[in-house]
Amino acid sequence: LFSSAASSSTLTHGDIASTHGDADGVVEVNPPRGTRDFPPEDMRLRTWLFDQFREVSRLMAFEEVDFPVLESEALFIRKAGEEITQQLYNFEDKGGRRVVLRPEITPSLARLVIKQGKSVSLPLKWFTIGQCWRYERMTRGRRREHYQWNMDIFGVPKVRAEAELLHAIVLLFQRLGITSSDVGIRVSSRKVLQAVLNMYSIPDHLFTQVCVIVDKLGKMTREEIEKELVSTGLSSEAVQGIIDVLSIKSLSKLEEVLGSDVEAVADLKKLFSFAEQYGYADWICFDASVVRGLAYYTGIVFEAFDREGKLRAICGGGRYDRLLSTFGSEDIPACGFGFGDAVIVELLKEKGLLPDMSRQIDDIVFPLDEELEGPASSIASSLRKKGRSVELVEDKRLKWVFKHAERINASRLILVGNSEWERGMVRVKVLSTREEFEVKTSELE
Ligand SMILES: CC(=O)Nc1cnc2ccccc2c1
Repeated sequence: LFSSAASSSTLTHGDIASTHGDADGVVEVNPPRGTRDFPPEDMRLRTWLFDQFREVSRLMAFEEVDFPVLESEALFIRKAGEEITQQLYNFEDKGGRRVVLRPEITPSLARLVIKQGKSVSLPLKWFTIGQCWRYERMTRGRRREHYQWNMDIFGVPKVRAEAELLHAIVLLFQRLGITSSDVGIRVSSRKVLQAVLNMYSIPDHLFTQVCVIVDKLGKMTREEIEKELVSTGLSSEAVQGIIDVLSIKSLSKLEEVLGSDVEAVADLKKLFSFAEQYGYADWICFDASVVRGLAYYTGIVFEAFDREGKLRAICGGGRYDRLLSTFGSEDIPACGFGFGDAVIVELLKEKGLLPDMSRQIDDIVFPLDEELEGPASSIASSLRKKGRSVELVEDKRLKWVFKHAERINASRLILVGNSEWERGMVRVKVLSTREEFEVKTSELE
C-alpha cells in the first residue's frame, strides 16, 4: 500500500474503482435492494411532504423527538405473529449484540418515555418523522424502507387523545388538498373484539393473536381467517360470532348487539360526538372490522383509506395502554398513529394534487470574463447576506446562462461586465418582465 501511495501522489480514480468496483471496474451505482435514493427532484417532493407533517405537528402543539434507526432487537420481539416482527431487519453487531433497523417507531417512543421516567410531566405529545425498515424476501419486490410520520400522546386515558390525533390526520389531508370525498377514516375499538371474546369466555391471552389474525380480513379469504382462528383454539361458534360482530357497520347496531354499557360503545359514541365539534365528522365512519395489525393496541383503532379502494391504508393508529408494562415498566395510557410516505404520494398522483416541484432561486451572478470572477464573488456574498439565494455561474457562454436561468426559475440575472464595473455598476436582467437596467453595486439588494 505504502509503495503505491508513495509512487503516485494522489490515488487515481482507477485505483479506487479497481479496489471497490466489480469486474468491469464500475462500482454498483444502485442502492441496496428495496431502498431508494432521493435525487434533487424527489427530495424536493419529500421535503415538501415532511414540511406539511411538521406544520400540522406544530398546529397540534406536539414536540419533535428523534431516535436511532438502530435499536436493540429485544424491543421488537413479540409473540403475536405480526408480519412486522417476522420481517425484522436484524443482525448481530461486532460486539455480538442483537440489533435491528427499527421496523416501527412506537417502541422507541415507549423506551424514551420510560427512560425519561419522572422527569417528564404528562401528558406528553411527541412527533417524529423517521425511516423504518423491514427485511422481506425480495419475491414480493416491495420496498424495504419507508419514512413514517408518528404522532403520539402519553398520559391521556380519555378519548380526547384519539380525537386530537384524528384532527391532526384531517388537518394534514386538508393541507394537501384531499377532501372527505377522497378519503375516509374507519374507526373502531379492540374492546369490541374483547367483548365478543368474553361472550364466548375465550381466555385473554388469545386476544392479541386473534386481533392480528382478524386484521388480515380483506387481505385473506374468510375461510383462511376462520381456519387460523380455529387453529388458535377458538370454537367454530366463537369464530362465527367474531365474524358476525366484525361486519357491523353502525354504532347503533353495535349497541344493540353488545349493549350500551359496553366500554367500547361509550368510547366510540364520545369520539363521534367530539368529531362533530371538531368539524371532521364527515371524515370518519364506524367500521367494526378495523382492528389494525399491531399486537399492542388495546382500545380505539383507526385507519385512513381512499374511498375508491385502489390503495392500501394511508395511515393508521390507535390506543396502546399496556405497552410500557410489556417493557417491565409502569403502564402509561398512550395513543398514536403512523403515516407512511408512500401511499399518500400515490394518492396525490391519483388526484392530480402533486405540487409543482421545480427549482427556484433568486439570483444568478455571472462574470462576463475571468478577471471579474473576484468582483462577482463580492456581489454574490453581499446578496446572500441579504438573504437572497444566489448561484454563481462561470466558465459558461452567455447563451447557456440564459437557458439555465429559465431552467431553474431564477428571478434575476446579475451580469458583471467590465464597462459597468469600471463605473461601479452591474447589469440586472429581471427574467419575469424582461426589463434590464444598470444599478450601483452598493445599491443592489
Ligand atoms: C408502501 C411501502 O413502502 N411500505 C412499506 C415499506 N417499508 C416498510 C418498512 C418497515 C415497515 C413498513 C414498511 C412499509
